Order: sequence, then structure tokens, then C-alpha cells
Amino acid sequence: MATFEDTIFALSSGRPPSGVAVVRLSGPAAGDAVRALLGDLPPPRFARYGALRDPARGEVLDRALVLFFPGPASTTGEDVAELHLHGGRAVVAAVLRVLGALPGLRPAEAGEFTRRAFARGKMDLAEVEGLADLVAAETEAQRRQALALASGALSRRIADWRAGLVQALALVEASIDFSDEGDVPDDLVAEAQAVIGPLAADVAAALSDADRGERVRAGLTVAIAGPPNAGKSTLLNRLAGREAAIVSPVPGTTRDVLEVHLELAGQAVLLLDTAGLRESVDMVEQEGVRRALARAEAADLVLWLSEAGEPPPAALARAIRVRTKADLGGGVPDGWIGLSTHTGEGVEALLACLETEAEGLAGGEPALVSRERQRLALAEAAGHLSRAAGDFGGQEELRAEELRLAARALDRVIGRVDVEDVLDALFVTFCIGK
Ligand SMILES: Nc1nc2c(ncn2[C@@H]2O[C@H](COP(=O)(O)OP(=O)(O)OP(=O)(O)O)[C@@H](O)[C@H]2O)c(=O)[nH]1
Ligand SMILES: [K+]
Ligand SMILES: [Mg+2]
Repeated sequence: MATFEDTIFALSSGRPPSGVAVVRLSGPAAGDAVRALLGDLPPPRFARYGALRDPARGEVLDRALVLFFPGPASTTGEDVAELHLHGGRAVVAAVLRVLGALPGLRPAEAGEFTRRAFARGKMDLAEVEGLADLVAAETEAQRRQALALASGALSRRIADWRAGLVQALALVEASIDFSDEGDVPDDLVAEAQAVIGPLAADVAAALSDADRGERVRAGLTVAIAGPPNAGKSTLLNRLAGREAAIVSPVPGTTRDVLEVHLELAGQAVLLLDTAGLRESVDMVEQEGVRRALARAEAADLVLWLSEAGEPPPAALARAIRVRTKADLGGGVPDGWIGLSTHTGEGVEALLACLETEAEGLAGGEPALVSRERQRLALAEAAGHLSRAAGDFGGQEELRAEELRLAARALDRVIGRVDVEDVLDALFVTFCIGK
């Protein structure tokens, strides 16, 4: 990682050609760079339209809208400039080449603007994670959840909880000091417990919502399972709107698990097609069946498809039951959806059922916690808090220690401590220019 003495620049908008291309600069030489290209510096936070020139040759590179945001009141906390160019490949290439030739300037690494914002305290780790999720968001639910996280929803709760912890710790420490003087300060401990109890409950409630948050972020996994030839692959193709899976009248056609991404009721869904479940002497098919069962058992939802209406195995008992090939006649058992992918009968009913289930699993207000890292740190805080609420038989030092450990775990959620290894892994997932 280079030092912050460098001024970094990058194309922050999408790949050219595009209508407009935004090149962003951050660092101490950002203002000098703008002066070199534009002739002077626009007033802070006001756009100026003008010719950008190659300072070495005087040639006009483009006419552009230029903005300057002096630090520390900027996104990175440093001097930041934005050049809004015409989004042609050659325009962008020429401006990036000229910027690279200026003293103190170099191309930014992936996520480096955000990394600087984090280092300068503009964002905490949870907000950075929210920003990464926001850039990656593909569904409405993901966008809402990521925006809440990026806007500090979790960070503010952590700050509230931490304030409560500090208050409880002060009471416990006061009780320790008093007891040195021979007094037994039971009411101080009771007061601390009155703070710790609701705090522990609050953290536990946020944790209990984490599964939902992680499901929204990662998407729901919906597995299609059932006996061979039930029409599983045909349904997958129908829902995906393309011929993703091979369909044939031969039972045992599908062997590997096939994955298709789609959006259902505003939720990201990973739809799985699996091998038909049956006893087989074919080793390859056996492996397919083993994988089918494993993925179906791990899925958030299972669609159990059967032409004959045979019930799912016990492990998949909670599945949505679908009697397929309804166009061939025969009744629909109670609690089953009758479906024909050939006539379209039952497709709407199946989608409605899926949407209701998806809403139950991942719908509602954005969850506070949506990443495993956040959940693990918060679970550690919850563990210390629930111990801190207990009885220490007068050894209040032990209660104080649990409170300190809880505070440290909360600090880890927002990246105030133990952050380095997390950061490297996180920023490689960012794009260049972010
Ligand atoms: N009549 C009728 N035939 C269907 C329907 N859906 C699928 N089929 C046919 O049933 C046969 C098997 O369909 P697939 O989609 O390959 O079934 P599968 O469950 O994926 O089969 P395996 O992968 O072998 O387990 C094909 O010939 C399909 O055309 C339906 O709604 N009605
Ligand atoms: K088949
Ligand atoms: Mg199949």
C-alpha cells in the first residue's frame, strides 16, 4: 500500500464508451492537477465548464465539467477533484495518460478511494461494507439493506450500545471502588444490571435478524428436487426464461447441480436444478443424487416436483409440493400445486407461493446485520453481555471484564480494532475508482 502522499486518480464511472465519464482524483496534488489541465481551480463545490489541455503541448483534450472538493470536507477527507468528460474511449485514455504524467499522481488501486475515506475516519468498516454491497446490489431488497448499512444504520446502533456499556461499566467500577472502602454498594450493581439486561436483549434481537439480512445480501437458495423425469429442468428453464438445462424424456438426464440467478418479489434468488432422486447403479448418477439431496437440504426453500404426487423424503418435508404434468390428467392432491409447464397451468400459483415464502424469509425492513463477519463479532458481544448480566458473587471485577470484552467486540463490528486482515480482503472486492 502506497502512502497517502500520492495523489490517486481513476475512471470512477463505467467502461467507456458512455455518455459521460467521471475521472476522480484524491490527494494533496489534486488541486495542482486541475490547475495544470483547466488553467485554474473552480471555487470549492461549484462546477466549472472549460477546456482541459495537455500541459506539455497545449492541445485541448476535451471540454469538461470540473469540480473541486477541498479536504477534509470531501468523500475521502483529502482534496478531491472530479472531471466529467465526454465518455469516449480515446477521451478517457488521453486524460488518464496526461494525469499519469503529472508529478505526484498515480493510478488508484481497487477500492483505494474508499480505503482513504476509512483511514481518515470518513467511514467505519460497517459503512464500507455497506458501500461494497450497494455497488453490488442487484435487487430492491439488496439496495435498501445496503443503503441503510452504508448510511450508518448499524454504526449508530453500535454507538448507542457502546454508550450503554460505558455507563454500565462506570457503575460497576464505582461499586468496586466503594467496596474497597468497606461499603457494600448493592444498588450500584443493580443499576448496572438494569442497563445491561435491556442492552443484551437488544443485541440478541439484532442477531436473530441476521439470517434474514444475510439471505437478502446473498440471495435465497431455492432448490428444485423430485423423482427423475418430474419436469424439474423444464420448470427451471421456464422460470429462467431460457434453455439453461437439458430437458429430455430420458430419466436421469440431469446429473450436476445447475444454478440460475433470478429476481423474485424483489429478492435475489439462486434457483437450483438437481438430479432426479432414485436408487441407481450408475456411479455418476449416484453422485448426482447425493449432491441433489445435499443442496436441497441446505436450501432456504425446496420445490418438490412429482408427476405421481409421491411425497418428499423426510429431510425435505417442508418443501412446496408440486404435482407436475397436470395436462396429462389425474387429480391434484390436497396441499399440492397442480402445474403444467406445457399449458402454463399453475405457473402463476407457483410464483405467488414462492413470492409469499420469499417475503417471509427475506422481506420486511432492512436487517441491521447482513454479513457473517458482523454477525460473528456481534455474537461475541452478545455472549459477553449475557454473562455480564449474571451473578458474580461479589466479584464485580469479573463483571467489569465481561463488559470490556463486549465493548471490544462491538468495536470490531465497526472496525475500530482488529481491522487489518479484514480490510485487505474487503478492498480487493471493490472496483477501481471506488
Ligand atoms: N406433458 C408434459 N410433459 C412435460 C411437462 N414438463 C416436462 N415434461 C416432459 O417431461 C420430460 C422430462 O422433463 P425434464 O424437465 O427433463 O424432467 P427432469 O425432472 O429434469 O428429469 P431428470 O433430470 O431426468 O430427473 C420431458 O420430455 C419434458 O418435455 C409438462 O408439464 N407436461
Ligand atoms: K429427464
Ligand atoms: Mg433434469
